Amino acid sequence: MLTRRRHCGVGKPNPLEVAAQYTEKEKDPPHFIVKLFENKGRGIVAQRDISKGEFLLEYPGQLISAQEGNQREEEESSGFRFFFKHQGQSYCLDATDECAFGDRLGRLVNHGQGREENARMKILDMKSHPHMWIIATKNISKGTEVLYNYGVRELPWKKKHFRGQVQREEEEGETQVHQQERGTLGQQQEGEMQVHQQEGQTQGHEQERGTLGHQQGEDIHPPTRRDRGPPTRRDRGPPTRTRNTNPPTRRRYTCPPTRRRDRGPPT
Ligand SMILES: C[S@@+](CC[C@H](N)C(=O)[O-])C[C@H]1O[C@@H](n2cnc3c(N)ncnc32)[C@H](O)[C@@H]1O
Repeated sequence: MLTRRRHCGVGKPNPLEVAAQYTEKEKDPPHFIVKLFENKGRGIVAQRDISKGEFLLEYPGQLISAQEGNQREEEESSGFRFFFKHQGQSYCLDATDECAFGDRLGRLVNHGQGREENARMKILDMKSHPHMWIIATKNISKGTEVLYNYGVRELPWKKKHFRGQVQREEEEGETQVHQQERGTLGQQQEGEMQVHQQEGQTQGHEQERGTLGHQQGEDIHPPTRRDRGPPTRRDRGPPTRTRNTNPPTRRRYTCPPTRRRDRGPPT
């Protein structure tokens, strides 16, 4: 339960407070849909105009140590593991499990860079655990795909043979990846990042670098064998716009006995 309401301008709720409420309920805001894109599978599209600084979606997942995340990547690369450092600890948010996280849209946001990038990941502490929230870095028009920079140096889908593409776009200089900048929620949010809760605290932090599919470190790691892996079935995604779009045959992970989402500290 939030004890204090803070607003960012007239009529604008504090995005971090909004994010905390959705996180608490483990739900997404309603104004996003899944769309299938050629060459990149499913992606997330805004269904209404969004203002810079708004909370968009939470990147869900099982919070584990980066070491555990790397072990899982070695066993099977999934494209749904987000590695990041926070307060001196290395973590991985593993959103691979479709059964547990398939209805959360934050895991389906695709990579964008340069001008197309319109969101960023932000690490927030809530009840002593870091959460990854996707925040708009510019105004996003209705119908636009939400994109944030994954922060990886080499993008596997740009590689030769990935998805049967013969041409390696990287060689044409199209894969320069900008590292995620440290940032805030946008100028209107500066100084208003703290949201108090009765049972814990939600504290905004300047973003630390995080990467999807790589372990994050002080320097972004060079590509590993798993980066060159072939596309998974999930990468192609089903041709529907509905949530939870994977048909049973596409699931590579069987449901655990319970669907409890493990938000415990890293093992
Ligand atoms: C977190 S998932 C995003 C959702 C994914 N598109 C899907 O259909 O499940 C990350 C994967 O999406 C694909 N992807 C993300 N951004 C992409 C881009 N800009 N171009 C091509 N593929 C992309 C890659 O296969 C990547 O491993």
